Amino acid sequence: MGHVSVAEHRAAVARLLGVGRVAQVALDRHAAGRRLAADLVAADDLPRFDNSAMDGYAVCPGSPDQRSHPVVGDVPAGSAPDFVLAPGEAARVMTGARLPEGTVAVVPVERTDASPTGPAPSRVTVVGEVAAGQHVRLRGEDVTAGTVIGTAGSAVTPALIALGRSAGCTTVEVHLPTRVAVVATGAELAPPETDPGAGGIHESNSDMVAALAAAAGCDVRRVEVCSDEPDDLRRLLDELDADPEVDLVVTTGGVSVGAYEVVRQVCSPLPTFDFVHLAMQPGGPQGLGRYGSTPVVCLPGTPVGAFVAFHVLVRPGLDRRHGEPGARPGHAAYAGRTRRTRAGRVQFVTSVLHDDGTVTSPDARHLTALAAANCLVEVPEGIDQLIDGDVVVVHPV
Ligand SMILES: Nc1nc2c(c(=O)[nH]1)N[C@H]1C(S)=C(S)[C@@H](COP(=O)(O)OP(=O)(O)OC[C@H]3O[C@@H](n4cnc5c(N)ncnc54)[C@H](O)[C@@H]3O)O[C@H]1N2
Ligand code: MOO
Repeated sequence: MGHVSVAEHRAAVARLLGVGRVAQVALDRHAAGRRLAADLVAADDLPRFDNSAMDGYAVCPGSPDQRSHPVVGDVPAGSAPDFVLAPGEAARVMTGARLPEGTVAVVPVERTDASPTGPAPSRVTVVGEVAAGQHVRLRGEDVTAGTVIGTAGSAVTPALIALGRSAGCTTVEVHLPTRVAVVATGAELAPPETDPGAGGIHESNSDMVAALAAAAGCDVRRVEVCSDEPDDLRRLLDELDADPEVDLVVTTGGVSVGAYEVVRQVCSPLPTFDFVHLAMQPGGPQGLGRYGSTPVVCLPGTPVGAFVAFHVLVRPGLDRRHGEPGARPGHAAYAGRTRRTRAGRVQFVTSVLHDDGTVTSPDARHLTALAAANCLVEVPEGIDQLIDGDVVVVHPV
């Protein structure tokens, strides 16, 4: 067991997780939330052609004060005009319709004597001034083909889907989700709908960690509850290591110094594993290594400890593996009331960040506090008291 800082262990987890797979996928709703593994380049001009921003009339005035025009064509959206506007002429156009060559401006139908509905009239009279270029969307004014519209590392957002698709892109190269198996260990764990008996407890870590992994962009493939029998855990880990569709195993429980610490018993003899007690609370006892070729991160069994450890130690490595370019910064807030903390270890206190920028922390060891929390307050190692109004760093959860 070595003396390892939170930052060192977080970096070790990130190294273990390494770089994930990338693939070319359809640019559609299923790509949302992934990060680009390569720049996204516009395939087409946007707009693709000069078009109308209004339902109205494309005009090509013969003289600046011309008001009345013969209507030489009618262009609904989706059609391509097969005529050219000569000076003096007009054509009826709908919003988004391709403008005939020769168009100088578009006049909204409300600014003419024409009816908005029914067949196009043979002549149209314009009311008021017409400025050259008004209500014309020019080809490529938004983006031109060949322009980078999303840089590697940025997220595929709903807006990027709109931009990319509008610019003719059909696929994107993205980082793929890490395929995760979660294994909760402990003889006392009763899965849902089973009787915990006199000494057992309702099992909760497996689905909590699975949900945390899913929220981090992972594809959760297996969720298992395993006994404290070393052979059971070995059998399960052998199976997961043999599965080419499992990139990472996250275990909970069995890592401290008791007599039945199954994860430690099975994994610590392997030369690829390291078990440490970080100067961090909660979530101090940690392990990591490779079982066969599969990365395994071992979190402590206490649900609050496992939650905090996932956020503080595992999530950053997953974010990096999924292509996020930098670490997420913490935010500054004000401690809401005086509170004693434990010097000598970094504390991550499950807390509530309020609209006024203050944070409060109910009894942070309890799951009710975790369920109410929207952030973790990071209290550095040397601090044993937070005074009302102290500036603290908070990490949203
Ligand atoms: N003598 C020492 N004892 C302990 C130390 C220590 O340094 N010396 N460290 C404590 C700390 S801190 C933690 S955290 C825990 C970590 O223990 P384990 O990872 O071995 O976890 P377990 O013993 O299996 O369980 C701890 C606790 O959490 C409950 N638990 C476990 N798994 C689940 C689950 N899947 N769902 C719900 N609840 C779960 C379990 O019943 C225990 O109450 O060790 C301390 N002890
Ligand atoms: O590190 Mo443990 O999670 O504080 O109880």
